[in-house]
Amino acid sequence: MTTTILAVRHLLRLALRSDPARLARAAAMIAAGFLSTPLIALCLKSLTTAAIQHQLGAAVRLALATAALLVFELMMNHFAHLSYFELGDLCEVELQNDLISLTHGAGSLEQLDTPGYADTLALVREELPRTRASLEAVLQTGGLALQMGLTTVLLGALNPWLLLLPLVGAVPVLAGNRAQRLVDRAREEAAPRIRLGRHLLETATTQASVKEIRLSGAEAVLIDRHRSDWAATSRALGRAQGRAALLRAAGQFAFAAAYGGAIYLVVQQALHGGAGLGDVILVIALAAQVSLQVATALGLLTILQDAGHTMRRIRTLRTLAATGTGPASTGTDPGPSDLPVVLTQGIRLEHVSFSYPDSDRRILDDVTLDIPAGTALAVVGENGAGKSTLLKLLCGLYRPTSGRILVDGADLAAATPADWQRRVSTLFQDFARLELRLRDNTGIGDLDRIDDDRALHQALEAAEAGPVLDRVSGGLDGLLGRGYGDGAELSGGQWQKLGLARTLLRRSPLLVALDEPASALDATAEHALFERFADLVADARTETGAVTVLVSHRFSTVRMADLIVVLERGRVSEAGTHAQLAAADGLYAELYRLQAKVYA
Ligand SMILES: Nc1ncnc2c1ncn2[C@@H]1O[C@H](COP(=O)(O)OP(=O)(O)OP(=O)(O)O)[C@@H](O)[C@H]1O
Repeated sequence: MTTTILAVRHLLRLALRSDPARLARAAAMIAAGFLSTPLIALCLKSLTTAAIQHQLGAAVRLALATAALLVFELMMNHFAHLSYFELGDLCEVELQNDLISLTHGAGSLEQLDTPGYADTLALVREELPRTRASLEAVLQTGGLALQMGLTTVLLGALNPWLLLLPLVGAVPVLAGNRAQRLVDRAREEAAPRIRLGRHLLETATTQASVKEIRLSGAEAVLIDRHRSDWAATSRALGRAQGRAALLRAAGQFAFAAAYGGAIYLVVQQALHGGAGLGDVILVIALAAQVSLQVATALGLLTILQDAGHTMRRIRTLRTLAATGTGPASTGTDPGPSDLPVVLTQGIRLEHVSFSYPDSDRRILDDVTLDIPAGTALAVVGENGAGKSTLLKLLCGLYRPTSGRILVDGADLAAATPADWQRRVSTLFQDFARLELRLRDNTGIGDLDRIDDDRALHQALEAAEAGPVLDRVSGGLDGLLGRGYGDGAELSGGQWQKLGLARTLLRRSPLLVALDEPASALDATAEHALFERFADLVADARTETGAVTVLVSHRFSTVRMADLIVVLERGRVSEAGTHAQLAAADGLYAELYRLQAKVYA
């Protein structure tokens, strides 16, 4: 029941915040519509009595009143629907915005990697489109409560024993409640498998993976896997639904017995002269209404419980996000002022180790590294060595499991991640392909300059993305991608150049983090890009003492760095300049020679 109350409270608060006038109008119309139903039964009783007593004029007036009430009831429901339709959409948008804030509210990304968090997030995302139906259920529950109250008063006035009827009506409600819990539990247990099913469907049908799947002939495997996962899921859900249906049927059977008893009671009363035929008609009509009310209450309860679970999940996400945003366990107060505006000493990693959530595997293992201000650092190593992870830690997207990252001596853990991230300019391997306007795509790198056409053009040019601009009809305001509109289709390298333009748009960063920034570029574009970058790094260096960290497998680029670090299974195995590492004849020298031989 607390889940239901939670849903009612949360949704009403949302609706009140979104449009109080519309909420009041919808509630008044629903209440009027619901209250007219028992009044129709009352009119029928009087109509029957007038007809028996041959009062033709009164009977006609009552028949007209009954018809008018019926029309009024339908009209009220119809007009109320118009009011809460839009209100429901407004509430859904509010909840969607809440969800976006919660996803980004977590200071680090650890929460998003936790399966429990990911499941909750996926469930909430799926459930949000039901917001309108949930709000409708809240309003209808209010109307129904009024209707049940009036019905109870009318029944009690006829015979106090009839007051038991709405009470027995609670039996199927409680049984329905329990049945719903059974189904909910099964659904939550099946959530990871449902997610997997969706992922398989997405993998098998999205443009990016279709090519590979077709060429490898893997569709049969995918279909098999998809089929067996769904079969297991629907078996478990089916079992729970079966048990729930039995429980619901038992509750409804109890009410059916009480309904028969109520009619028998009033018929007996009429036979002994204690009630008229009109009263019998009234009880038949009201008892039927009680039955309908109970069935409606059951349906509404199910919707409200579902909505309550959604609200509870949102609350869980909020709690987790709140625990994620705080500074790490240093106990000190986060102080934006602790972070420098200009780097003078540099960034230091001190015995940094890291494991992803719910895993004991150390991806970084006791890494200690000094990156002096103004340094261009290249990180190399084999696949899975931990290079991207190191970059994510430097960007404050994750916090070290142990050890510290110091920026000019200030512990990153003591600052709010957002504060540090404002001073970081990044481009990751899995860069975002934002199917929005070209302006948004680039401007998101520095939102203050999203409308500054000159700055956007400069960033696009610096990233060698000028030709992209020519391909997009509408220029900066033209749409990219075909996801939901007829936008310009770009190649992988062109998308990557836009990512670079975003990186370059950010002003005065203290850290420029680049994870394979040229992986999708051709050799000429890569060369031009790094020449451009060398200039920019030099500018940033003199301006803010910024550190540039580059992860790359291309040694022709890596060798230009001031400092090169080799990562091996999460540990720093070598560090130095190209000349020093080449002379040391270790892993770096071996990898460099191998690549040079291939290009030769
Ligand atoms: N979100 C995550 N959750 C759990 N494990 C992860 C996650 N991201 C990466 N890993 C694991 O961490 C290890 C290091 O990954 P990382 O991406 O840092 O390697 P990398 O050196 O950048 O590799 P590559 O050269 O292939 O890009 C890998 O074994 C990977 O499976």
